[in-house]
Amino acid sequence: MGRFKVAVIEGDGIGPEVCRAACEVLEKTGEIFGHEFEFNKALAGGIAIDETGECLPEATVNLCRASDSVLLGAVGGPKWDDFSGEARPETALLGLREELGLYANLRPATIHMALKNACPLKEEIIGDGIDILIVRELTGGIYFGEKGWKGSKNGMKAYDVESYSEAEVKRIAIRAFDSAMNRQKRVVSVDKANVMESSRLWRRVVTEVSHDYPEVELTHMYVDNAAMQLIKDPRQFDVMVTSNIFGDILSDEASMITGSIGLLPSASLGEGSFGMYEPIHGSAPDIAGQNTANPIAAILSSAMMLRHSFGLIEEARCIENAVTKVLESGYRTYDIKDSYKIIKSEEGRESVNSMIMGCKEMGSLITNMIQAENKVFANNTSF
Ligand SMILES: NC(=O)C1=CN([C@@H]2O[C@H](COP(=O)(O)OP(=O)(O)OC[C@H]3O[C@@H](n4cnc5c(N)ncnc54)[C@H](O)[C@@H]3O)[C@@H](O)[C@H]2O)C=CC1
Ligand SMILES: CC(C)CC(=O)C(=O)O
Ligand SMILES: [Mg+2]
Repeated sequence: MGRFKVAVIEGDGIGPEVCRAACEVLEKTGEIFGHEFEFNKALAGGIAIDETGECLPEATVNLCRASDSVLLGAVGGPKWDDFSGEARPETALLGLREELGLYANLRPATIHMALKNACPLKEEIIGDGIDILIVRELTGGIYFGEKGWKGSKNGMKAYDVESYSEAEVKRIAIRAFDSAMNRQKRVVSVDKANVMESSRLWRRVVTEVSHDYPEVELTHMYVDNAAMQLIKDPRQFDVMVTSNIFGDILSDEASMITGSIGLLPSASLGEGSFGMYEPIHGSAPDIAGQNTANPIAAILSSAMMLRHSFGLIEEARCIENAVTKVLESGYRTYDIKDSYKIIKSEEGRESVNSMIMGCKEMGSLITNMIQAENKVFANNTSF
């Protein structure tokens, strides 16, 4: 029996919808396994600008610090697109990651075999599935480098500086090699060392760290090639470790191999057990408020929270198994609807629509599956 304080930052767009589904799932899991989750909401992003005038109020950072973990939906949207860099909703997210020391972002891209048809790649490329862990550096690089605008003889010039220190690269490389030790023991370090000095330092430090992990095979790959190889042969990858911007881009690409960006969770971690858990997608303004978002990325992020922050492995698996079971049963959200084979009756009627769920309904299905699976477990153990 554990008591855990979870700060919930729903944010903007579909953030509130997917967070609600994840909280429902966490609550049910807690009820079954005897844990209590205390959810406390905080503002960040566009909604915080609207309500407080600041994208990241101090009260939000304080609440996160006083919590055991954070669940974050997404921030940003067209309403705030004309704001200056410092004032934008996205700055809140970068600020939270930095303030909370969350330098390691784990983004697992695993294909659910029930969704094979949602993958745009040929069946023979997917084979018996892909299982990639992208380890993205999260508090350094170009997103945090010097930036600005200045006059030049060719008009205004804007710049963003990519820089990495040895210490920053070392700690993320250690995280990647540690992860690989529990997986297939293969690390691909992705950089642009043929062009960028920061990547040359990156490559040197990752190579040095690899000497402490003789069982792990290390290869280096340029990011342009990595983007291509992900499509050509995603099964070659086990752990990919890379910089903030490259990891951001490659993980969106990897998500589509699994069928949709609405499926990929992430854990943002620092040194201790504290973490912030966020789907990799954004606020999806094009579908916000329509109850059509896929909540699975947020729900699987809550499973990562149980595993990484609270050490609740069985509970995390329970959520992951429920997601798999619901997908195997044929239920889909709109983004993955094409992955369900349309069944035609003899009269030619198609029955696929009945299986397409809204965000809320998908969350409830997964919650109910957790309940149902637990009953089966309880019945089995009583024999
Ligand atoms: N972690 C965060 O808070 C992030 C915030 N953003 C912000 O979000 C806003 C929109 O950015 P976009 O580039 O459009 O990226 P996005 O990830 O929000 O959306 C890209 C596409 O994927 C779809 N999509 C995303 N999540 C989905 C889900 N759960 N279910 C079904 N479909 C989903 C959207 O409908 C859209 O067509 C921007 O303001 C951006 O800065 C973007 C990425 C991450
Ligand atoms: C504000 C952005 C860096 C958010 C994003 O795209 C991400 O973390 O994936
Ligand atoms: Mg991104």
